[in-house]
Amino acid sequence: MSRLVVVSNRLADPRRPAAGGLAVALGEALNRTGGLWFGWSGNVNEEQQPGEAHLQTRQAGRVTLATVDLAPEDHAAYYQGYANSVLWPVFHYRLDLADFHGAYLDGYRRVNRMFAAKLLPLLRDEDVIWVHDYHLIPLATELRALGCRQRIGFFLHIPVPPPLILAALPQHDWLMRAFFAYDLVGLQSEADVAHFRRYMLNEAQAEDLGDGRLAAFSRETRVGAFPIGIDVQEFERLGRAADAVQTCEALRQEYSRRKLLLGIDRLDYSKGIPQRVRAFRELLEKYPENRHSATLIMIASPSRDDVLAYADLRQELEGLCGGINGDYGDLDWMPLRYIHRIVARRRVPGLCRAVRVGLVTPLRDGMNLVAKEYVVSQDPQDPGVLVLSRFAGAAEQLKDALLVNPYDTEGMADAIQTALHMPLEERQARHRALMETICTHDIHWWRKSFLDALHAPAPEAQAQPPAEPRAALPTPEPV
Ligand SMILES: O=P(O)(O)OC[C@H]1O[C@H](O[C@H]2O[C@H](CO)[C@@H](O)[C@H](O)[C@H]2O)[C@H](O)[C@@H](O)[C@@H]1O
Ligand SMILES: O=c1ccn([C@@H]2O[C@H](COP(=O)(O)OP(=O)(O)O)[C@@H](O)[C@H]2O)c(=O)[nH]1
Repeated sequence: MSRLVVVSNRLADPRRPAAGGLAVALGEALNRTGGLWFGWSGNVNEEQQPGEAHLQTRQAGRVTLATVDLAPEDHAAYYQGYANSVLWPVFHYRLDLADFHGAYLDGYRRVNRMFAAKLLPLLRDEDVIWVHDYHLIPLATELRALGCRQRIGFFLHIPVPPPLILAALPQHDWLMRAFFAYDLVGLQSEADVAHFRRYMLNEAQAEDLGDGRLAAFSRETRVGAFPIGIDVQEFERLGRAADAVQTCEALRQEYSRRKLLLGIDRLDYSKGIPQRVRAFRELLEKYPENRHSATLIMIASPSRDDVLAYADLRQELEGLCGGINGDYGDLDWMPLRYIHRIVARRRVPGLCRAVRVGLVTPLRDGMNLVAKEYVVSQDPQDPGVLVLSRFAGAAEQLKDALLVNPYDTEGMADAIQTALHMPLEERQARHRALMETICTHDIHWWRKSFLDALHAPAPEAQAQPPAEPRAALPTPEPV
């Protein structure tokens, strides 16, 4: 039987809860199959030179964790730089926030090459390799250049923007060509697949072989939508445990006279947090009956603090929250509770269950697991309502949520008002329909459907030669 090798920038001990959707999801997926999980340890090692690292391995149940620290220069250029100041904003449609700095790309290539060199000696012939996310797009190219012939799949957790936005990326042809070193490319939604295909056909002159297969650069790859899910049973179990129950009861007691609304996000400009606060302000203005009765709890957990756009966002948000509390708050009621800390995962289900309205309103999001967690946390007899941005990947699946446009402040205020006053029967019906989708397309379905597709042989006529060791991609011109 083949062994599963997962590679991602962020990883966590799969037996322990972690914040951040990717680490949570991969931990849960690997818990089931066992295997090897390779990635960054999360540590920046002052002693280390750029492009160098020492491999550390340890066992976590059935999963072997193999990690490397990053040198400070690599952390700055690869993680904070190319990954989070170039690829993250561009793939979230925010060209205005991208910082196209030449040294970032050098660091990105250097770390991908180092990952490949450290991973290769750990691989066995029968392994199947599954690489995750935008930090590691060129990893398969680097592995193939070192002689790796195993099947390699790639899953992108963030959205794919339309071709003309991608084409604004100075090295877009170099980056997008790297996808062809994979046997399968998984994306979160059909919209992402459509953008990816259009880019490859129009900008890379790829040939469409049908059935999701594309040919270019003398190779073939397959692309498909594999929307990521959550581990429903595990999350329900977490919801029944003491921490979650206590969290829920404490909140209900403290706010017994209020209707609660909740947002839980990393403090990221893609999550539409200021737009949400403005919509809540509009709700209080347009529907004054909610004053003294509605309270919005906003968890905005720290994320990527050293990237400038994130620091700017924090300042903007704190101004907005202070403004709304100053203008509308009273001695016995504050409209908004803003918390800039990570909430322990074991408390998330209790928090979600205590509130009447879950606000998941990103401007763009690959999927958004909080949307699914909110639904699963609800009491089916008296469920809360999910207000969901149509621009989250999750919206393609969760059509029974109240879908909103986060740029439309008044429209969002109206939807929140509808959610706050939705009759029980409608809440129950929507919750039932959402649960069905979430349970059918859970984390295990996601893992299995991706890996089944990766294992499926290419049709005979189109079968590509086993990946020969090849030269790595030409180094792109510095910008
Ligand atoms: O690792 P960080 O820089 O701390 O960021 C946390 C993760 O954020 C992103 O998550 C994405 O993956 C989720 C699961 O598929 C998805 O629901 C969400 O929409 C995405 O934003 C990022 O893509 C991960 O690599 C990060 O680890
Ligand atoms: O303070 C927090 C904030 C988030 N999360 C978890 O982190 C994940 C966030 O994943 P999502 O896909 O919503 O967004 P991402 O942060 O990965 O972009 C979810 O499982 C949340 O429950 C958490 O445990 N504590």
